[in-house]
Amino acid sequence: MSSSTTRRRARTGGKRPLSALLALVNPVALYRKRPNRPDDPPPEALIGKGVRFVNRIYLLRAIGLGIGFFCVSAGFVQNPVSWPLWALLVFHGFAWPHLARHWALRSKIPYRAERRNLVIDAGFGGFWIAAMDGNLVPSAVILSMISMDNIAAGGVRLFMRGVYASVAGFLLGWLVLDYRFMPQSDIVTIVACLPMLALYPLVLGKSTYDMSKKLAERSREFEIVSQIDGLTRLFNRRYWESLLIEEFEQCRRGGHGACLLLLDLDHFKNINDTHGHLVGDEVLRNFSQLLRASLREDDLIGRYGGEEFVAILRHTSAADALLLSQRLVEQARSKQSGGDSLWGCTVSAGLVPFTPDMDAHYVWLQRADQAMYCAKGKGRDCLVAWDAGLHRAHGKTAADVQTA
Ligand SMILES: Nc1nc2c(ncn2[C@@H]2O[C@H](COP(=O)(O)OP(=O)(O)OP(=O)(O)O)[C@@H](O)[C@H]2O)c(=O)[nH]1
Repeated sequence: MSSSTTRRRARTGGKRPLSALLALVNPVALYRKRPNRPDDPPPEALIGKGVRFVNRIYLLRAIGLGIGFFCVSAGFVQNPVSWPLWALLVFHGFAWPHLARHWALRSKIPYRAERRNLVIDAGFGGFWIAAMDGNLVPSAVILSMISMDNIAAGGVRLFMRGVYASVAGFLLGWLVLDYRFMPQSDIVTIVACLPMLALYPLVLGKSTYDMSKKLAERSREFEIVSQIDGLTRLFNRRYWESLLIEEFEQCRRGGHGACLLLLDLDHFKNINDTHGHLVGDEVLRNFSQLLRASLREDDLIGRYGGEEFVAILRHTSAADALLLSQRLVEQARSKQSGGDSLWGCTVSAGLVPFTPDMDAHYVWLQRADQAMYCAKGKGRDCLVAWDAGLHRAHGKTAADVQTA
């Protein structure tokens, strides 16, 4: 199957384009409950969903039907109707929006109930067109408002359901109301439709804009949550690794130099065991704060695992990185009292400058790991800078820097 066919099928929920089109024009398929897909949420997760949607539509419906009342009234004045129709129009214009909201909010799944209400709106629209004997201007205004609402709230599927509901409403009106086709609109009717034409698209447009703004904010929040470690507010491992890959590629293309620093808190388990996990968490937060304060904004700091931290020191030479990392190990050692205390924890660190002989980003990480474990082997609380000797001897004859 070609990639464009696969993309098209993905858009149409796995159906062939023709069957997707047929499903949209087939009223039975439109109104039948869609079979569950494997990635659908479980039914109980939908309970109570859509309250904000209901409230948004309530406002639109109250304004739209309130103004629409005058539009249809003008049609009724032009082609007079009996009082029960007037009563129904008053009910629909001023009582139905509140009833519809109440009904939707009391349903198990308010979102679904509101979509049903929108279809009922479309049915009413078709009925009013028949009741006005097809008076052209208000009929066109009603149809276009219903279409706008339904496509904005539920896409093509809801729009098509609305079309069928409008046709059904029209046929019902035709059958029960002695329908005569009288499409001419007089000037009073046209003027009465102007507020609807001018105001309603503005209200709907503003509401859609507000919603898309909220969605953009939400998606930004989700993006942040997927990148940040909840406890330390540093980059989480998955996201940090993607940054490492980018940095590695840039260094390989000869963009700039960078160093990788891996830091591990020493005997951190003892903190948890002696003082409890809350103090352990505080130590992790305090150490993250120290990293943030000591490194530059440009550096990419992440929490790699439980008490393991990583930093990509960007645009930094090996000599500068060495000085900076030494200072960090010393700072950690000195923070043993006060509000930002590490509660007796020291740090073992491994430092690896980028070198072009590395085949992949994980080689960089492996070397940092080797250097850090070499620091642990040397008694902890120190920094080891990786070199080829360290690789050969697995940490026994390293050209290391011990700051303890
Ligand atoms: N409080 C707290 N503890 C954590 C968290 N993540 C991991 N840990 C703990 O960190 C401890 C790490 O223990 P080890 O891997 O033995 O390391 P260590 O005690 O620092 O020993 P060395 O690294 O050899 O110096 C484990 O007890 C984990 O349960 C966390 O988010 N909060």
